[in-house]
Amino acid sequence: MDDFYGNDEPNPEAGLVAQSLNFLLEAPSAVWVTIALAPILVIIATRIFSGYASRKASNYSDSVNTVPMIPYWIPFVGHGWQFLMDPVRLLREARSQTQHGIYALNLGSKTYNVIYDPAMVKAALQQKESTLQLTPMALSLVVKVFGVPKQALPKYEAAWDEFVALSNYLLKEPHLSNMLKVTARSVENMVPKMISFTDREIDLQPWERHGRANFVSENEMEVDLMAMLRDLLGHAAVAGVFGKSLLEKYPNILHDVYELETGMIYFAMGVPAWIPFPGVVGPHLARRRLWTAMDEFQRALDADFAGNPDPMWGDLDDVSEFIMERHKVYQKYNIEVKERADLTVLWALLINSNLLVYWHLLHILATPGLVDRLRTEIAPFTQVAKPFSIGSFSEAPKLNLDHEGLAKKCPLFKSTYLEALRMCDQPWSIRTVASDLVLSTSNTSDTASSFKIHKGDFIKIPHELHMHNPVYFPDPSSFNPERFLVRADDGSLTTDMGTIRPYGGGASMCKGRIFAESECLALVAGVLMMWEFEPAGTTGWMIPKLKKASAVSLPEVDTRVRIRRRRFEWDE
Ligand code: HEM
Repeated sequence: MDDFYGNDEPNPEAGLVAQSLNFLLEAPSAVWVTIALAPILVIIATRIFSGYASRKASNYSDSVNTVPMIPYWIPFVGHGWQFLMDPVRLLREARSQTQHGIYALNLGSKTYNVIYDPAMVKAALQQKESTLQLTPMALSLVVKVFGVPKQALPKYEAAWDEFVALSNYLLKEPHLSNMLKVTARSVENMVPKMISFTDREIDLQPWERHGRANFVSENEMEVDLMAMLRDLLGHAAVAGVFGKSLLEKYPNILHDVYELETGMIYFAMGVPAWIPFPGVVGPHLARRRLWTAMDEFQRALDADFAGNPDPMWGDLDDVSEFIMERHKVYQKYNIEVKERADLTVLWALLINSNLLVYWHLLHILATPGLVDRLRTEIAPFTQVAKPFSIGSFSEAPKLNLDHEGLAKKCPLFKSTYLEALRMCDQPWSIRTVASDLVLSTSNTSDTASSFKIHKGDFIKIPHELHMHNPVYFPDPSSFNPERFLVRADDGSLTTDMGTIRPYGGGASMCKGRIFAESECLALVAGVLMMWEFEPAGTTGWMIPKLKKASAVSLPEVDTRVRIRRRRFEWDE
């Protein structure tokens, strides 16, 4: 072909490509067969080799053993694809291939030692940060998932201890009670009016709209239970921690957090927005919107701190001390607005508790006779007062919650909360191995062994493997309301969490666990006392399958329910 631009120099690269193509086209069929078979041979060889290594490691002795690697087929990728598709299934199937409480997975050529033996879990969670590190993993997630610029990391490393100390505000008085009081007051205000009984879409409240509410009659509405409860608690919790203005100005942030959550695994793997894989773009767009909202919020706080409050944000006096103190640390270390990480707090606040209230209430409703037993137990701490009325017009009844009483004096209710966590929460604790260590199974077990874990590997503790283990929890797939009830020394009933770890463990154990328990109990108690539920379909109560999320699972399918206001003595 003529060179249009008059460059007649031969192109050596084009020559090479042409020669290679010619070689292939003219190659004898044996070469083609070899090329076609090569990947299959590599896959078979990988499986045989990894299977051999696994069998060798399974010949346990009294001395220190190698952690058995579950055999895999594809080099480098290892179990990565199965992990991406269905991590919980992979972890459970792998457990059924081993009996020693530990096994290894190859995820993208990194070794993850998965531990489920309770003694080894305990020992791993007690290790010092210098042996099993949490901070590098946490900082990497802050960058990859929440989008803090990498260049801000030195500032975070300098301020890290102060941020960690501040997260104790979520556990310590008076800060904890101050946040809980605001959250509980919001629950008291919202729950009695949570259903509008209207057929006008425009008059629906945000949680009804999110729950695709349908008008049935003047006394009955149909709604998606998970979507409605998730939003209700979201409104209350954001008000308690970030104040009211954030949600008023950015009413969509709850949904953006839920959407961000669906892309966690892609963010953690660094999958960019333009990759045409389902479920990648949406979370990226949601994260962008969240950055805008949270940056604006930070600017408003800056203005407030400077004594020059932004009138568009109104009064920020209701922002919790926890957020205000974090803000002081941002300012102290010159962490710019775009580098701040309060999105991590918003995410942690919303992502688990808001789903747990759905599972908790659904299991209560689906267990025959339990609603009445619980209403009797919680009544002294969940009072409903006669509404103010003039003629035929009457306000919603008044709800008064004693969140401390609910948490401390209602053992059956608390036991059902723990059982809902055991069944629907799938939390993981992950650490980087900073120096070689040996972990041992319980020495009371018949198969006691010790295993060497190597520097540079990872440790993953999927707590749900233990929480669903029939040896510790008989009939683990059934909701047993009394599972966590025990008798105290004085004969009274109380609860004991036993060996479940729904909030993870060790240094990174959830700092919001007390806050979460109180807000969840308050919401479920309020809803149980104010409303009657029945399943919308004809098949009765169905418990959906769990869909893996960060900790508390999503349901695979919606739960449509019919809701009516309960009748009280003043209605007769
Ligand atoms: C039922 C509700 C909740 C569950 C099941 C839950 C579960 C968890 C889990 C599994 C972890 C990681 C633990 C580990 O790495 O071992 C965690 C960490 C954390 N959670 Fe929660 N969480 C809940 C509610 C909350 C709430 C309401 C907040 C409030 C903001 C919160 C704040 C945190 C924080 C700050 C951490 C990081 C702790 C650290 O690394 O020091 N959580 N949570």
